[in-house]
Amino acid sequence: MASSLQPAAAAESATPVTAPATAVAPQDVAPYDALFLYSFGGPDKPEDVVPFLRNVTAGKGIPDERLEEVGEHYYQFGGKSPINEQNLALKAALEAELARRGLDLPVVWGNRNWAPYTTDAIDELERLGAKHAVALVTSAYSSYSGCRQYREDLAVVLRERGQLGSDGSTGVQFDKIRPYFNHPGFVQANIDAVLDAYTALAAAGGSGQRARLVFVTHSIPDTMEAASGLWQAPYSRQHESVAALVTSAVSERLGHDVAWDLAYCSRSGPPSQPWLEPDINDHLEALAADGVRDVVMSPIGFVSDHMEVAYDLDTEALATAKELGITAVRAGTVGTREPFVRGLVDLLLERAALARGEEVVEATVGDLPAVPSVDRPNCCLRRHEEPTGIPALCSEDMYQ
Ligand SMILES: CC1=C(CCC(=O)O)c2cc3nc(cc4[nH]c(cc5[nH]c(cc1n2)c(C)c5CCC(=O)O)c(CCC(=O)O)c4C)C(CCC(=O)O)=C3C
Ligand SMILES: [Fe+2]
Repeated sequence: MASSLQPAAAAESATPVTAPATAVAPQDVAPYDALFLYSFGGPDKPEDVVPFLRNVTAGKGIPDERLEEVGEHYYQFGGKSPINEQNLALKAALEAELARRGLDLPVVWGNRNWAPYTTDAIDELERLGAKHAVALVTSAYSSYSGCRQYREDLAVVLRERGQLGSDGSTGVQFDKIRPYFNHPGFVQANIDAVLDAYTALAAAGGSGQRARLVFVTHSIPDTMEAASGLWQAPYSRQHESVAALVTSAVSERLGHDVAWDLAYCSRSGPPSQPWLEPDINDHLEALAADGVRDVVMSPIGFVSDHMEVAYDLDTEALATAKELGITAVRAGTVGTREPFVRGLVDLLLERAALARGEEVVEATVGDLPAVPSVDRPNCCLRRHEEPTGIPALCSEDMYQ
């Protein structure tokens, strides 16, 4: 088990992180006339914190104590999440990459939980005269929180605007880029970030090159895990696939087998409800008990250093490591790293070719196939086998 204290077996051979040779890179954005960068959102100032948390948690049964605690995380950072600036940086990087390739496509940014909201983004798409946008969500894996909730929120907002027809939409039409955890660009950017972290640890002295590699992602309830990735492999398994690829490339570069684990952060919900484990703090404790002294934490579950990273990992988990006498370094997220941004534009072109009905070899690395761009009905529900009747765009059931 990847999450046990036993080092996971290194992958048989290092898979080269490049697109398959047969993949012909299409260079056409048609039928799309806009790229919709769709994210979570976060507060910009202290007065935003409580209204933001209300938006995030509406109807989700998160205990009040947890909300107060999470509010404190934001106040410790001046009431401002780094996420909005990070999304603006990603938007600028995407615009630069599109321009570099001579692709003419406006990028519009919007969030589920804070301004600019979904409806603001649709207003802007309409102002630009967009008819068919492709959505890129800032989440690499399948799950309700990282996939379906974006598609539901988009459908609900379109319905509120009187623009949701039986074919999905009567206003701007939306497609979505597939979850990209196993795209070569995302994996390569994570490999680069982890290698940088090993270099930083070695510079700090000690036995850094031998550090344990601990991958971290957002915990989700077991029922959400069971409903995720129905096409082939659930949320946790998708992370294990990325972890094995990153570990294999890092082991090859360092010249020895690196041991890895997968741990989880940012659990919420009542204690009675099972969520994915082990928690990163508990896991560090177990590692310390096992004699581990050096750790590289790689947050493969997140695409930027937003609050879950800044607080749950950099503040809390690094403090836990210090108390335990572990020297720990947190690797960067993919952020605006070049292989990641280039990969996102490749994914956009791949999605456009699919929308045009062309034969496409989807670029993937590792042991899992590409997630379908049009989701299966009821995929990534909030709770396994509990359809809510809320429509979700970009799934087969919307187009029946
Ligand atoms: C899988 C996943 C991702 C990764 C994929 C992705 O990146 O999308 C993610 C990202 C994020 N989560 C974020 C913030 C929050 N998530 C919460 C609550 C929850 N997250 C969940 C899951 C995920 N969340 C779940 C199952 C809940 C319980 C409620 C529910 O069942 O939906 C809460 C409520 C309080 C709390 O419970 O912690 C907050 C404030 C921010 C913004 C950070 C910033 O402001 O910089 C980001 C990027
Ligand atoms: Fe979250």
